[in-house]
Amino acid sequence: MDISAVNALPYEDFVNLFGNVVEKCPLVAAAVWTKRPFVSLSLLEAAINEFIDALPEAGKEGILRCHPDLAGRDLQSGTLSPDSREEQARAGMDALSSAEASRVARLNEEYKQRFGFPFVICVRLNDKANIVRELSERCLNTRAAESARGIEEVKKILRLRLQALVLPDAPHKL
Ligand SMILES: NC(=O)N[C@H]1NC(=O)NC1=O
Repeated sequence: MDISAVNALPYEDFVNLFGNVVEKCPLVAAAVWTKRPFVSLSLLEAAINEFIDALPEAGKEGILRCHPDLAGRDLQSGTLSPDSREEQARAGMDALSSAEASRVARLNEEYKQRFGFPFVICVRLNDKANIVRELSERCLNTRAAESARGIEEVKKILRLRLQALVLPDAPHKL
């Protein structure tokens, strides 16, 4: 799909296509549709990032709260978004040993208790060992640092999801 085809999409189709590049936040795609035409995919990505950056802190934390826990209840009950399911499976988060699963569940809870939003990391760019180490280390950060870090990870996730939608045959890189 080239950028002129993206620019020609009516907003309903645009939101259907890009509504989950930011997990469970179709509002973001609906908002940036008015910024068309985009000269390139990178400028569509930049418009999304700009929209996120302009949100107040509560809005940024709201975006983080729309993310499912890694290896959490949604994965077990099969209610993850297709994007998230594929990403979590690729990193092996759907095949943890019972010891790993209970460690991750404990750390996810500790993280949420401390910060009031879930741990978010771009799982496509990390392996399982990395994810668990980051989860345990990032529990020690401040809330402000973690909110900023979570949003950086959201931007990596959305970049890879955009590339997969618009350039499905190209190698995806950050
Ligand atoms: N909690 C969290 O990081 N979730 C995610 N990360 C990712 O790459 N896809 C997700 O759904």
